Amino acid sequence: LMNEFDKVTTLSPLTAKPSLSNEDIMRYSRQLLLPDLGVQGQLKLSQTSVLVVGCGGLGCPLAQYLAAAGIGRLGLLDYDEVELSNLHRQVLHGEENQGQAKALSAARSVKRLNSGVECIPYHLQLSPENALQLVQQYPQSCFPLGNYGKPLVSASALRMEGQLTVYNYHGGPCYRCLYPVPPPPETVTNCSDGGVLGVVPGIMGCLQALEVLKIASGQGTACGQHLLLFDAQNARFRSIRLRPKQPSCVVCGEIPSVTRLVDYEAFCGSAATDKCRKLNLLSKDQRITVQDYKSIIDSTGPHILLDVRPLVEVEICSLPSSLNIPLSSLEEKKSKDIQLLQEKISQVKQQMAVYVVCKLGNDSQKAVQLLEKMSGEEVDGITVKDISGGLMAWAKMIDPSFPRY
Ligand SMILES: Nc1ncnc2c1ncn2[C@@H]1O[C@H](COP(=O)(O)OP(=O)(O)OP(=O)(O)O)[C@@H](O)[C@H]1O
Ligand SMILES: [Zn+2]
Repeated sequence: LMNEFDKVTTLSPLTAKPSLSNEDIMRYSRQLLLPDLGVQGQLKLSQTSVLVVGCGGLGCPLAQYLAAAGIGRLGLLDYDEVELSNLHRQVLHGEENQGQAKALSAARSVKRLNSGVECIPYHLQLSPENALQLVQQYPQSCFPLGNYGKPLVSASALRMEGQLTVYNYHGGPCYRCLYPVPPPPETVTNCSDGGVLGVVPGIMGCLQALEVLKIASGQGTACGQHLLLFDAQNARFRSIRLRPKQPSCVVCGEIPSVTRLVDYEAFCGSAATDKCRKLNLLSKDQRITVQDYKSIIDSTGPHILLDVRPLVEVEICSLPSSLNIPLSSLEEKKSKDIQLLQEKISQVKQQMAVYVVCKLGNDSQKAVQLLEKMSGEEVDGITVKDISGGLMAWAKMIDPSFPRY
């Protein structure tokens, strides 16, 4: 392992192996027997360097299978540290690695599997400043950077669905050909919001490894202009044809206008390190702190605690005597839920205070706005306030025994 794993250093070119050693022959014997791979394919793998961007749910199985198959050099990049909630899907890390840099933890794990693979951990965030220098050193890179003449094997997984595409492969489209404009940042969901069954990114990461191994060993890929969709719920795969390389593409087209790297975070309006975007939708007098709420409980002031999280989250944990109406029901104005709220309000008529809570304090603000718009009709004349920072702030500041997730 390199010591300076928080820097991009210049790597010496991989030395080409003239032949396989007896140990190599034994270790790789089961794949050497494949006519599609063979000795020539194996030697090509040993001369290939791959940069894996993100040592998370996809990157872990990807790096694991590339290392096992005998890839020559593996760059492992991640700015983050291992957390307990990562372990169900980020299978290169163990309990004892909590708090350690993921890049380093992954590299150690990969080394244990195959000491013949040169592993280079990078504990840093991929950015326009370092990306080009990094990518230039790796023929196969797994992230979207337009057309740098290198195939990009890209995958994603969320909830019970996965996707995979290969960009920049043999005249196929680049990332920008297919996605000329980024999606609005608020429409992007991550695993900590949407949830994911660990094996789904596991499967997608393995598929990425498969495509990388086929490309590296000279067999090529059939995913160059195709999007592979995995429906984990129904155990089905589908492949859809994508549009070809666009002559008008700003990156790889006939007259490219993007000639240097774009600040992707500015372009997309959200940062890679944003684990949760903190919304600020309300005025100061529409919000209370968790400490304020604690004193309200202690003084046994009559009020309603409205928890607007989805039911699955309420089942994980909740504060006693909270009323659960998910934000989605409020948005759809589901009449039976609103009725329930009205009934509750009529019970505490003398002090119609409703405190709204969610996990982190974003959805609760949206709910306060919604309820205020509603008052005058369904929920007349009540005070609605948001509990800032939500239940995770409650767990942190007030009750350390409250579960965090
Ligand atoms: N620009 C970047 N540079 C370096 N690493 C990145 C970058 N963007 C994402 N990552 C890393 O990629 C990995 C993605 O993993 P995965 O999708 O499983 O986790 P996640 O959705 O970020 O997880 P959670 O929110 O549950 O912690 C993470 O470890 C993250 O730190
Ligand atoms: Zn393009």
